Amino acid sequence: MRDHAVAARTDAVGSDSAVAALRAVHRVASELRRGTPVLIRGAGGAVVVAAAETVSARGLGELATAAIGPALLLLAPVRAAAVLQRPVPQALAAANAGSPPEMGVVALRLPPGLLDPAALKTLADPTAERLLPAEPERGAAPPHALAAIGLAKLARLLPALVAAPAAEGAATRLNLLAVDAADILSYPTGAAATLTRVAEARVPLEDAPEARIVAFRAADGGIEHLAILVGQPEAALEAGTAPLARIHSECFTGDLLGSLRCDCGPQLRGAIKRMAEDPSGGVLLYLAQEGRGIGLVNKLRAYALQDTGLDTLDANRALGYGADERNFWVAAEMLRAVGIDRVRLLTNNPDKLAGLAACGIGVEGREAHQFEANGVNDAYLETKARRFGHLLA
Ligand SMILES: Nc1nc2c(ncn2[C@@H]2O[C@H](COP(=O)(O)OP(=O)(O)OP(=O)(O)O)[C@@H](O)[C@H]2O)c(=O)[nH]1
Ligand SMILES: [Zn+2]
Repeated sequence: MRDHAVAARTDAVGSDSAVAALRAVHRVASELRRGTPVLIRGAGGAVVVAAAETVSARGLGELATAAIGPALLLLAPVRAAAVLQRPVPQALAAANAGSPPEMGVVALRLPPGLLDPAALKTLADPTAERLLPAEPERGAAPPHALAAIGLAKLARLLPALVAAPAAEGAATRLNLLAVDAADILSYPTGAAATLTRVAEARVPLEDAPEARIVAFRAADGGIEHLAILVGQPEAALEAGTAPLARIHSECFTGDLLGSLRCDCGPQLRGAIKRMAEDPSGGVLLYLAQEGRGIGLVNKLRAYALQDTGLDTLDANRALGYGADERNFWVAAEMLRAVGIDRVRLLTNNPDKLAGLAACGIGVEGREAHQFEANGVNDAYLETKARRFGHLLA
């Protein structure tokens, strides 16, 4: 009986191998955060990598022991151009066909003097006080370079890694964790597919007395996402009206502290209020995708760069990230799980409309979700309209 329950549960969250793949990726991401090297394997061989931001002298020693070739520094093209102090021709950046240029990777040869934790941090971080005077040469990208950059992003670290070719056996010999490159690349959709409801409760809110919070967890062991149901959106849908929906990415500074740098606080409270006033109610998805998916620490770095004159989009790129690193699978899966497959979306962002529709949710309308500039976020809002194509009311 007990075995049967366990089997049913495994079925519900995905096959054993899919869950094992998610856990493997989550584990190696944690290793990178701790400064420990990991092995990425797949067609073309194996590569041992460590995050430039966190790697310790001990980690570099382990990497050197596992390596069977010279160490390279992997950087996103925009960061590589800054380090080299000249543009990086697109042909040298190994990106997937059709992907935007900031999604590629450039490999730089590392002279022995730069194989040191402090030097690597400086090379990785555009907010560091100075660039190193030495100008590294470019090398050929090792196998799985894009997957390595993707892994650093999943770990919410600067996408900059030391990498060296390695024998697969090195992982066992040196007690390093290993992961398949393909599992890193399929992680975002794989994790979304395993989301399950883990807790729910009625939580009356100041602006919405009739509200419920449903928590969702993926099988990787990562942070939970929340759905806030206001009123009875499921009943409205059954009666034929698509309820309001808002995809809100977590913003610690704006949502909790009332930061004036963005418009997230007013958008969060405003969406809940709007849903409470609507006869069909609504659902707000509160997603653990801080900083458009780059994480809080990198968002603070992006803010520091914005204080030197970059806008919100170029600051992300200077860090080696894309302008917006989010995907909409999580949102679509959560909506389906609460029984809502058609919505009227509160947003100004055309990518959210297209992204949600591409994930199979019927987007039956858009309602503008704009709030007055506050004197601090004016340039931020202007950039969203000009460079992200935000729709105005
Ligand atoms: N990287 C980065 N993230 C930011 C910055 N300012 C705000 N954010 C994040 O942006 C996310 C909020 O974006 P959304 O509210 O979804 O806004 P949007 O994509 O403009 O779309 P709509 O508000 O729906 O029109 C939150 O995760 C914030 O933490 C910034 O300057 N840099
Ligand atoms: Zn914000």
